[in-house]
Amino acid sequence: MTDILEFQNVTKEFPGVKALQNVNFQITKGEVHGLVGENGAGKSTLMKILSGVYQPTTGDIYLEGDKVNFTNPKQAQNLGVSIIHQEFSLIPYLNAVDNIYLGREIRKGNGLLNKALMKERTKETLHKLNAHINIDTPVANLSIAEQQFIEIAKAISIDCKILIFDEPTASLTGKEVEDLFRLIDTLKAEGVTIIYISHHLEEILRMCDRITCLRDGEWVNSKSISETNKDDMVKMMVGRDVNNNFPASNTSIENNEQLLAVKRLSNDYVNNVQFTIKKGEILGIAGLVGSGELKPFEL
Ligand SMILES: Nc1ncnc2c1ncn2[C@@H]1O[C@H](COP(=O)(O)OP(=O)(O)OP(=O)(O)O)[C@@H](O)[C@H]1O
Repeated sequence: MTDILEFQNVTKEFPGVKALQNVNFQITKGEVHGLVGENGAGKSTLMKILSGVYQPTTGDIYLEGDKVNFTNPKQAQNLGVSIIHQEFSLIPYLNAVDNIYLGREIRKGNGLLNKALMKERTKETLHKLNAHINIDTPVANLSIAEQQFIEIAKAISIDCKILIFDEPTASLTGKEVEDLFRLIDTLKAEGVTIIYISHHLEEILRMCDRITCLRDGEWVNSKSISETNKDDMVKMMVGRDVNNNFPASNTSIENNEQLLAVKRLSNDYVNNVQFTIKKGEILGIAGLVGSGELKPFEL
C-alpha cells in the first residue's frame, strides 16, 4: 500500500476565518477515501487547495512523493488531480464532445479541428464508463446525472490519477446514484484514487475504503471503514456522543392550532401546491434540485 497523496500541516486563512489548521493525513493509492465533517469543517476548502482553486496559507502537499504547489486548476489537472464540483462547469449549449475538449481541442496537421477523432475518443471514454449518452445534443438537454457523467468523462480524459467528488449525489435520483456508484467502482478498478465528500454517511460506509474526519478546520482522525460506523463518524464530526439524531417530536403540544394553510398554489415554478403547518411543527420540504421547493416561500 503506497500513499499517493500527503497533506502536511496545511493551514488556510480567509479574512477573519481559519478554515484549515495544520491538517496532516495521507491518502493511499487506488482507494476511495471519504472526507466527512459538519458544515464549515473545511472539507471543500481542503479539496479546493488540492485542485488548485485556492493556495494554502502555509503547509505542503505531496503528490506521489513530490511537493506540488498548484496555482490554478489547470496545473492540478495536468498532474492528474481533478474535482467534480456540485455546480458543473459545462457550457450548456455545447455538446459532450465540445465540452470535454474545450480549450484542448485536437487538431489535424493543417490546423483544422479533428472533430472525428474527438468524437471517437469521447465515445470510447463514455463506453469505458458504461454511460449511454447522446453526445450530439447540447448538454443543457441532458439530465443532471448525464451531465455529471460528462464532467467525469472530461476529468478522466485528461489522465486523472485523483478524482474528487464533492457531494456528488445531492441532485441525483435513487437509480442515478446506483449508476454513479457503479461508475466509481469502474474508476477504482482502473486505478483512479477517489476522494469522496458526502454528508450521507450510508454512502460513505458503502463506497469508501477509509475515511478522514475534519472538525472546525482541524484533522480529527483517519481510519479504515471497518474500524468505524455511523455513530462513530457522527461522534468524530461533532466531538461528543450524539444519542439522539432525531429527538422525538414534541407530542406535548396539545393545541393543534393551524398556523398556515396553502391551497392550490400555482405560479411559473410550482403547480397546485398544498400544505398546512400546525403550531410547533417542523415541516420538511423535499425534492430534487429544480423541483421548486423554495419557490412557495418567495411569494
Ligand atoms: N472564500 C471564502 N472566504 C471566507 N471564508 C470562507 C471561504 N470559503 C470557506 N470559508 C469558511 O471556511 C470554513 C470552512 O468552509 P468549507 O466550505 O471548507 O467547509 P465544508 O466542510 O466544505 O462545509 P460544507 O459541508 O457546508 O460544504 C467555513 O467557516 C467557511 O465559512
